[in-house]
Amino acid sequence: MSLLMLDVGATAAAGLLLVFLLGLGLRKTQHLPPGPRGLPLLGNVLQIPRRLPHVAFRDMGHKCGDIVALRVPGYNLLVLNSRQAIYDLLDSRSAVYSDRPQGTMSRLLIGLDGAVALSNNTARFRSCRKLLRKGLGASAVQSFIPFLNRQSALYLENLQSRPEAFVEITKRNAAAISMKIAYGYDGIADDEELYRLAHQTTIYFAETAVLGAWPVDMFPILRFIPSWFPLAYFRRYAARARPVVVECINKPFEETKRHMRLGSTGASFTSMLLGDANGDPDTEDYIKWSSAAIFLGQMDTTTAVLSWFYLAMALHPEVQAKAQAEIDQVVGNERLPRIEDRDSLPHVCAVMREVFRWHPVANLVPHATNKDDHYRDYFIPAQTVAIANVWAVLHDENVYHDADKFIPERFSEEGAPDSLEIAFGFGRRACPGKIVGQAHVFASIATVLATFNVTKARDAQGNVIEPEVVDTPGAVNTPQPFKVNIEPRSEAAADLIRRSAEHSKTLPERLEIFSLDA
Ligand code: HEM
Repeated sequence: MSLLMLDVGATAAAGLLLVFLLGLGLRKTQHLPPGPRGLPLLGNVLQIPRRLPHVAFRDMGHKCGDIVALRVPGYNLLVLNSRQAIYDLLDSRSAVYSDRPQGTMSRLLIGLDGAVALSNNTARFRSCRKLLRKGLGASAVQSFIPFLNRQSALYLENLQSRPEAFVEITKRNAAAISMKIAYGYDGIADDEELYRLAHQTTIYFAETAVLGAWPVDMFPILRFIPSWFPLAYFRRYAARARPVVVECINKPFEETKRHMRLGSTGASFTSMLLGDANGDPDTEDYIKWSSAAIFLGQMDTTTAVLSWFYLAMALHPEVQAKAQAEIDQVVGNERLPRIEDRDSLPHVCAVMREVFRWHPVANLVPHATNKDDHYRDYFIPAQTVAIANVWAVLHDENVYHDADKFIPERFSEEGAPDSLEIAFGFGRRACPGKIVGQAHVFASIATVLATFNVTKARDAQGNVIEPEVVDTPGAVNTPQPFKVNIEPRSEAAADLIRRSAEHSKTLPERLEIFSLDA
């Protein structure tokens, strides 16, 4: 009996020990990655600055390791500061890490509820991505390269006539390209109403899609407070933004449909896909939002990259002169560089890679998990927002020495890892406009270098105005406004611009720019 009792007691003790050990083991595997200690309720929210959060995240990584867990009201955050961690999670486990943080401000209040870039990885999202693959894949882009080349000449002509408005002209050019691809629409650069709608919508998108900027994203219940309430500034902002956003998404789409009924539309992403949709309302809705994804994705990003390019050229005349010498030698001065020249212009390509690295347009790229996961003995709960710190990877001194300096030779001569492999995102969410975006940016950089000198501006007394290099907070990182001087390199260059622009205008108005990928 006593033996039995002992046995029973020993078994119970062993059982308890097992449970305890299992508990320990479980708790060990349930450990979140390390991170700075936060406050009750507010978590780490006060440790994330609005200005340069990517730098603060990188610095946290220096203390905690390359993955850092943070808590802010409404979200568990996991910051990924190394290429390896980003690759292991966002690329290799893309099926788990391809949702998005669900912002109340951008999706519910502003009217971007159907936006591809903000959707979770749902069946609807995958249908939209399939359409975007067809319209922006390698052979589709190949089919509208002639249009992009033609557009470059018009861009230079506009730049020559109003050089002080270089950012606006760059954005109007991006609008023209994206509206042409999306809707076959010619002339948006001169259509004030549509340009204003698209321009405003990209601003609303960039301001509201940024994580943590709006209290209503952290406390969604706030969306029910009335707009007259003193702290309800976000409701008043949304009341202004929503009608603009809704009109911008619907108007060009409905116009394309109307033109199709009249038989007066050219080939475009929307018209070609609508032709196959047979009036199915779901498919039409996917096409509408995928078309919007093209101009929402293209206008701001390409304008931001090119703004950083102008700033870099004004600050580094020696880099500019070297790239110009390459163009003079390879292309000559009788024609403009074309996208097809890309492989023959390695230094110009290195300048482009360095622009994308120096100040990435998307410093922080947020994905979210759709289920619990484990990584390196850490537990990562479902709905964690996993943020790729693109800036930290592209400014890792072990990989890119003197990372804050502008040194294109790191790519053309030293074999540094290609910034273009990082700057366009990861896994299933990687940028669908990567090929056309690079072609557009390359064409702009190469043709501007071929024909203009970009230098620091001077004030009325002739003193040099030193441009400041300052990031702008928001989902798209563009430089704070700065002045530069943009002048044709020579009379021959000015003449080349005039001749090329004239020639572009003689090309048929409706280039058959489009064929879809298989
Ligand atoms: C040239 C500059 C560009 C840069 C640096 C850039 C960068 C990015 C990045 C980092 C992402 C997020 C990827 C991720 O979550 O992992 C993204 C998404 C996206 N980009 Fe781009 N992009 C550029 C141009 C374009 C262009 C030209 C288009 C369209 C024609 C475009 C359309 C989109 C869309 C629709 C998404 C959302 C994809 C999704 O959420 O699944 N982008 N881009």
